[in-house]
Amino acid sequence: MSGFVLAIDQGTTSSRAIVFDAAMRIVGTGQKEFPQIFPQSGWVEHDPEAIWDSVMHSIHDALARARITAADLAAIGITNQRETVVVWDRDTGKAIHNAIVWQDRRTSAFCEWLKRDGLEPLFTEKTGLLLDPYFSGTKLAWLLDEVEGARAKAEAGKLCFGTVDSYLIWRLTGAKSFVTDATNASRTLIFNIAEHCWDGELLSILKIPAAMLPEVKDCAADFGVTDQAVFGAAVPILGVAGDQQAATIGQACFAPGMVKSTYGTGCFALLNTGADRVASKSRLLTTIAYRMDGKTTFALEGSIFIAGAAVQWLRDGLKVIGDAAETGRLAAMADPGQPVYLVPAFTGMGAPWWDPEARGALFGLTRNTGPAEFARAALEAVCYQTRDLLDAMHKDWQNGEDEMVLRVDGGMAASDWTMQRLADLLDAPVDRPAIIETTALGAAFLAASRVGLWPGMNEFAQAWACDHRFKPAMDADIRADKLKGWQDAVRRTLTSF
Ligand SMILES: Nc1ncnc2c1ncn2[C@@H]1O[C@H](COP(=O)(O)OP(=O)(O)O)[C@@H](O)[C@H]1O
Ligand SMILES: O=P(O)(O)OC[C@H](O)CO
Repeated sequence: MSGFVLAIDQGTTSSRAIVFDAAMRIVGTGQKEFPQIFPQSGWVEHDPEAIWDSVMHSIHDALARARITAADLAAIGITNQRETVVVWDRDTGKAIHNAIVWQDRRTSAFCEWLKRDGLEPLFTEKTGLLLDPYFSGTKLAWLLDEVEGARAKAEAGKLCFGTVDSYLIWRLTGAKSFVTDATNASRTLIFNIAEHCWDGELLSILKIPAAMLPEVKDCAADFGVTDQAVFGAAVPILGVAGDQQAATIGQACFAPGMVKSTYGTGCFALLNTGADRVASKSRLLTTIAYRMDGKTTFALEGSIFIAGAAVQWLRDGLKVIGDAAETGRLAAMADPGQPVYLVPAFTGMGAPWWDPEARGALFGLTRNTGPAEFARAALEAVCYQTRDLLDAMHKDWQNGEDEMVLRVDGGMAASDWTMQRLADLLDAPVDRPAIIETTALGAAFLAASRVGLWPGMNEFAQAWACDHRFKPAMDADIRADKLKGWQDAVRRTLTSF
């Protein structure tokens, strides 16, 4: 058997492809950004063709750098930005509209209307989610309402709905496989995570025809085989998970109580709760961490919409930095006597606040405030928000006396300053792994272990290696002061203040 596995990581701002060898080493990578489309304030779209092109481009580069061809691949794993909605024509394969991205807020009023009808508890009980425009269901309903003829075609079984994984698999397999995995399904607002099926009652509330939904599989399963004409070889797709769940797997957070946080465009913390479907009292999400061999492992999730995106705003919006890594150097030089807070609610506030109408705010500016204080405020905002999530997790789920250790990854985890400040503000250790590409690693693990190229979960977990442990070193009084200042800033930013 050929000894390579390909992970496709289709993210919000770029697509990546990574080739791993049989020893779990990265031997080739490719990455391609694609345009973000902002048709109106609060709307975010992607062109599905641009997503597809960026994926194929990345795969081509990764294979070339690994000096192999598609025929050398034993299996493919796919991981993807979650919740983003694509609807395409079953006969032509053409999308009927741009993809509506997870960040898009266009269904905010519809969600409010559903809430006013008292429907949130029903959605939460069945899906573990909340009525927020973040999730796929209301975006799909919007497309069926707004694209001419869409609902009739969907009812006639002529349209397919998918998250990005389904769309890519459909195209990679030459329209032979219409599937998704349990983790992606669990983000749609129409999938019943207790009964493990699309939920008829929720579908009828949102007027979504069941005929347009993909089959839901375990994360390690047979998702189809790539089409020779499209891909250059027939390779089985054997692993699929939403990107945050794939990072949970890549971080080997397999035991209940283990928690990871990924710092990319946004930040997503997942706490493994094992077979327990914990209902949050703190407005966290109950979601599927992974499903293997017919058994679901659940997680509590805290989702923050803006993390690295605040650094991008400093670079591209304010233009006070030239590149992301400068923020750490600047933050280290910031005046400790000037407490400046940035609440980065650029697209509303996620967990645990869920305020889609809130907008970003800066507090504590003086004549002496400069780029260094802005940089520190942007990086600290990510740490404070993580603290809010972990505090909420502690309220929802007790893990005996065990000390909590946070495993981190994503682009921002490269910043030593941020990770040290995170440990300081959490008052808990923060572990950064040796392989920082944990999302792709998780997808590769699902596919490679299924094809027998890599070991199973236990050995994989033992192979997880720490690159650096950041230990808390901040004085307790200073921490308490800073946290108080943050809570005050958040209160003043929320629309209910
Ligand atoms: N050294 C750094 N310090 C702070 N932020 C960083 C650093 N390196 C990257 N970032 C931020 O991390 C994000 C990129 O992370 P990545 O995991 O690639 O995101 P995504 O998958 O969401 O596109 C960007 O928003 C960037 O601003
Ligand atoms: O593409 P990322 O890494 O920003 O992740 C996006 C999340 O999956 C949204 O829920």
